[in-house]
Amino acid sequence: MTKQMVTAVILAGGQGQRMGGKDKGWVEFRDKPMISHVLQQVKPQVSGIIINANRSFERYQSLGYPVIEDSASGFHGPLMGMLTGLRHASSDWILFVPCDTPLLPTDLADRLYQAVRKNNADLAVAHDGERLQPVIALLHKSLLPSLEAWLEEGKRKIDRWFMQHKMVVVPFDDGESVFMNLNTPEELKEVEAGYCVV
Ligand SMILES: Nc1nc2c(ncn2[C@@H]2O[C@H](COP(=O)(O)OP(=O)(O)OP(=O)(O)O)[C@@H](O)[C@H]2O)c(=O)[nH]1
Ligand SMILES: [Mg+2]
Repeated sequence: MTKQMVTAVILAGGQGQRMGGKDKGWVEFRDKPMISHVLQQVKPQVSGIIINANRSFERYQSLGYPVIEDSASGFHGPLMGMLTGLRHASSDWILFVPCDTPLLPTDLADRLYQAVRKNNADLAVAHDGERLQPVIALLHKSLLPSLEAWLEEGKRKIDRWFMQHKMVVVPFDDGESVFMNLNTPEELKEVEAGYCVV
């Protein structure tokens, strides 16, 4: 039921500065690009997938999904990726996930969707028990005009924009690792080393 109503937009449009400027979607984790891990986790949960990127277009296109570039150039942050996703997706609900979280839960869309329905909310945001994960969120398409206005005013703070709407925070007690976010070569090395030992 949930699946038919949700499109996933994978946010891969960042600069990856902490990763030495690398395109994080293509950085390998456990012998596979991180974008492939994200696709593997998310694909069974949704009816469609869109990749939001600002470089490596052909490479992303080779994965077989539409690739969309930020509506405005200049790396305005993840909200610009969300705006772009909301403009392109045709479903009522859009699930946003980053390209650098390879272990996402397989019931992510379902749990966020149940939460918006139950609370009559316009958006649901994941929480890992310690902190909000603002780029892991389910947004209703009707939020587009508000986000357009917000960005036009030059505002960029994601949680501030969320707070203006009917938002539900969804706790995931699956352990921290489901939202494990790899931002630096050191983090990647540490996790890979741990994985080898196990
Ligand atoms: N579309 C889009 N996505 C972005 C932008 N900036 C960050 N993101 C995405 O937002 C998510 C969280 O961002 P970070 O993990 O900080 O990624 P990043 O900005 O590439 O990395 P740093 O440059 O090291 O901060 C990732 O999925 C990024 O791809 C942007 O300007 N446009
Ligand atoms: Mg990150």
